[in-house]
Amino acid sequence: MANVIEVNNVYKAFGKGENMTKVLSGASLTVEKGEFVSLMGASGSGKSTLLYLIGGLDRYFNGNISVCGMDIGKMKEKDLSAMRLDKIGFIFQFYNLVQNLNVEDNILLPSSVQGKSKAEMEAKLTEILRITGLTEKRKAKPSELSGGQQQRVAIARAVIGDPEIILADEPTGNLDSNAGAEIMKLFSEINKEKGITILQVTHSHKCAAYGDRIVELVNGRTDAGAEEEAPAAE
Ligand SMILES: Nc1ncnc2c1ncn2[C@@H]1O[C@H](COP(=O)(O)OP(=O)(O)OP(=O)(O)O)[C@@H](O)[C@H]1O
Repeated sequence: MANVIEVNNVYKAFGKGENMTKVLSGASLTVEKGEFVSLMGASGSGKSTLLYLIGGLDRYFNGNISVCGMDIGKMKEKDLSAMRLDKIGFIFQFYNLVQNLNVEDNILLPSSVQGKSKAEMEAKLTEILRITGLTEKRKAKPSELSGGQQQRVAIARAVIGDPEIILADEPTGNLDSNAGAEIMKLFSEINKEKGITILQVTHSHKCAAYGDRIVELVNGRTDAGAEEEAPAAE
């Protein structure tokens, strides 16, 4: 199956000289189309950093990252933004909803950026409201929703543009375990039914287990990267 994410020997540091923090030191990761992968590791191990590099939100790194066959280190900012809008849905811990817009307008925000009208998106919106269980709440404001419902709005917003990949940074980090489990079930459904590849960062082993496999970041490297470099056994 085709790889939609290929991270090869990536190095990333913040700061300079004495203040330099080396975060990634030869990280490698491959995610196939349709996979649901959980990225784990200690606090500060560089999980979010790696996710943001893959999403093209930070362009300063050494090594190679290719997303949907595109070498993102070589792309111009304009093409990178177009790729983000077209291919990637981002989900964050704190939902990042626009407070004065209702549920449906929040969900339609990326498509309105792409110049698509509400009428054009109506069928898709109805489908995504049904999948995320938000049909009854379509006119509600974020402040009228529970944390789990707000995260479902963020998921609907990420999915309505039919992305190839969802990149989620601690999507359940702000939720209790029941709401977290609901979000993970929704991820599984979206992954299976829509074939969207998912890479999620999580601290929770329970949430990680919803994925097909777990990749661990240790000492700036993924376990997959560490294996590649391991000396051959006698
Ligand atoms: N913009 C930045 N400037 C300087 N240092 C940064 C920046 N972003 C992250 N770091 C540092 O890089 C390291 C990795 O941070 P990152 O957020 O990727 O870790 P994480 O594994 O996602 O952690 P957590 O699980 O606590 O969210 C940390 O030491 C952090 O302080």
